[in-house]
Amino acid sequence: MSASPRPAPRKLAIVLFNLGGPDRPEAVRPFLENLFTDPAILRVPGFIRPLLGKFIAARRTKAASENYAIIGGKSPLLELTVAQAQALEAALARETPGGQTPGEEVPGWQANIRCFVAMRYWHPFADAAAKQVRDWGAEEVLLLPLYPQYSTTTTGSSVEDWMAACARIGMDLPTRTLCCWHSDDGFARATAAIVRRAYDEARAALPAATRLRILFSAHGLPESIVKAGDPYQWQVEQSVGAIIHHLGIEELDHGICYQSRVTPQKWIGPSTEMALEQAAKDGVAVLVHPVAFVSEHSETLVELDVEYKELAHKLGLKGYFRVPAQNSDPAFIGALAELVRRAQNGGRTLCSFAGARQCPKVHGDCPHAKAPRQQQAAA
Ligand SMILES: C=CC1=C(C)c2cc3[nH]c(cc4nc(cc5[nH]c(cc1n2)c(C)c5CCC(=O)O)C(CCC(=O)O)=C4C)c(C)c3C=C
Ligand SMILES: [Fe+2]
Ligand SMILES: [Fe+2]
Repeated sequence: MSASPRPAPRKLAIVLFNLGGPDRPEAVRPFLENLFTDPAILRVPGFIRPLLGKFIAARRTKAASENYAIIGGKSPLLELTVAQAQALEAALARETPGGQTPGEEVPGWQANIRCFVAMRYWHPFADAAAKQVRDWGAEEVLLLPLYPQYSTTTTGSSVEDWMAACARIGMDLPTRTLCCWHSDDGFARATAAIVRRAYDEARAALPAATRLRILFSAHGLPESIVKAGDPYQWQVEQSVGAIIHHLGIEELDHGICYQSRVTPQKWIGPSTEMALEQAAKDGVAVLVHPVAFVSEHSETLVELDVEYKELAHKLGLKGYFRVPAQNSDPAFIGALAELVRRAQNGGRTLCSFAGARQCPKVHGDCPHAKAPRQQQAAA
């Protein structure tokens, strides 16, 4: 007796989120205005925000424009994210769908998954992406923020923005979010392989007696946001632990630091500048890994490759090297595909939640998002 054919899986739209960046010099200011008027970024009473946000954006425009000018007057983030979306779609098309027995054909599988891109502060915005998802005829949605670590300022803000865009066009599809993949084994393994290649190259370029320190440099956050319960810093530390675990380097010299401070408030530290100063004092060379970014953009190509490199030179560091971001590295894309597959199988390693802002506080089903102190209290 032959088994009746399985129905084709429902049409799944995967929406990749990232921050977005200006696509031409004139876009720098409106991009910054979008960023600084986001309530997740500028936490002041609503009536002040539009004015204050525009004021901060205006003041930041010159410095930001100079940075973007170094990389051709625009951010490469959109092209790189579209390439990631295409690579993920291709990787998923090659994979067997969840629950399928080996050799079983599920009709229409490849046509049933499509990746879309929604940026938070510049085109393509969530509204445009939501319309594409609707016009394609999606039956369910999986949100995939390209931020391994959850922050209310990034993932939280993008998810809220997405939900608002869906409400505006009256789209109400079953939606889940891959919200905390900071120490996912596939992600950590793929990242460690990239770090290891850069480490071996740096080692080969240095005299044997020179110590090499890996600096895991993450985008910073105002301290007040972390104190208000944002799990980002804790998740960055978890990522570093997971990557080190897969690096397989004995007696590894390493540190965590935070870059890209853009407002006068106190930000979490140590800053990457301070970590470089310390490295100079300790007489070590450094290999910088941008641990919270999975694509190249202004903060890697300018801040790390130009500004901190110059600072390292000025400080007389014994060497300054940088690990490239994952971009469309096949192992990294494979790790994302595996996250999607597990989500499709109802895996509990992922978070699915309706609210956006406070992932670990609000929804109890994120197994790795609780800070150690909260875990102890819950035990
Ligand atoms: C881990 C990811 C990010 C966090 C957390 C984050 C928080 C955060 N950012 C700003 C202000 C700016 N960020 C800018 C650029 C930028 N930020 C991220 C990621 C995170 N931000 C990315 C990927 C980019 C690059 C965009 C690109 O080049 O395409 C900028 C603009 C550039 C500049 O002026 O230097 C600003 C401003 C704040 C205030 C914040 C947390 C409160
Ligand atoms: Fe930022
Ligand atoms: Fe979560």
